[in-house]
Amino acid sequence: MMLQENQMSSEDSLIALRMESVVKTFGTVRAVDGVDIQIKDRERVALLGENGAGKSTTIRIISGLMKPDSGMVRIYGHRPSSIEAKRYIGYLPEDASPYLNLSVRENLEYIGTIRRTENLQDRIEFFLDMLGLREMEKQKPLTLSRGNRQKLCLALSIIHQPRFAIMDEPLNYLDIPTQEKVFEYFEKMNATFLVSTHILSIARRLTSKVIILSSGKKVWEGQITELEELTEGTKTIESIVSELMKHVS
Ligand SMILES: Nc1ncnc2c1ncn2[C@@H]1O[C@H](COP(=O)(O)OP(=O)(O)OP(=O)(O)O)[C@@H](O)[C@H]1O
Repeated sequence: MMLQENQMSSEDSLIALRMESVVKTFGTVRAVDGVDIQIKDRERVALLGENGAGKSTTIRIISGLMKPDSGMVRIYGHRPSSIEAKRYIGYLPEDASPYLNLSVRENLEYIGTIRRTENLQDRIEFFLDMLGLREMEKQKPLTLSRGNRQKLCLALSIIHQPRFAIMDEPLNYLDIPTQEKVFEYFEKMNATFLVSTHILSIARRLTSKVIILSSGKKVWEGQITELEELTEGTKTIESIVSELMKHVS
């Protein structure tokens, strides 16, 4: 049976991300060098790698912000740049910025409306309270502290209850009490997660699986419990991950 672009086969509904042989070069740099990634629906995956390993480029390609030179990417069976894929995705870039000419509340209202958010007003009130932004709701983003701006960007990326949250360093700049609230909220979200981070404690709390990139290649993939076993009770998980990052095939 032929499926229309806006329909999903039962197999597609079980696979959030299918990425095959993806290559992206910048001049002579192979930022992403033949990467295959498959993420199941509701799976929570951390993307790890040294500076320049290709994490942000990979995430930008998956989110539909950047086209690969070659290879195939599908989000629940759809091309990342399609309207269908965009409905699934909640993307928080590393250098996220809200609309600078809109207030905190106006940003939430605008993005929430564009993303066709159900119960938008309730969602706005919820995030203003949860993230401690209520006192600042009339302020423009440039008058906020870096951390409060990050809180707003985080809320904007998940206001529409995305089925697939793709996040580059989501807890950057957040104070510890807010980090705890965000951890709790993410735990309750019924969503697939792909999170790029340098902080292993964040990967361990937010995800159950790890993919390690090095020089644009996938060099390791496995459960966090497997990483913990590799420590043999003597090494730190950070030292194990550092070793794995050096293994370029
Ligand atoms: N727009 C661009 N133009 C040229 N080179 C780029 C561009 N974006 C990324 N690169 C290069 O591609 C490689 C991968 O960069 P990327 O930002 O994906 O790495 P990363 O793993 O996210 O690094 P970090 O942990 O430092 O954020 C690097 O060598 C980087 O210099």
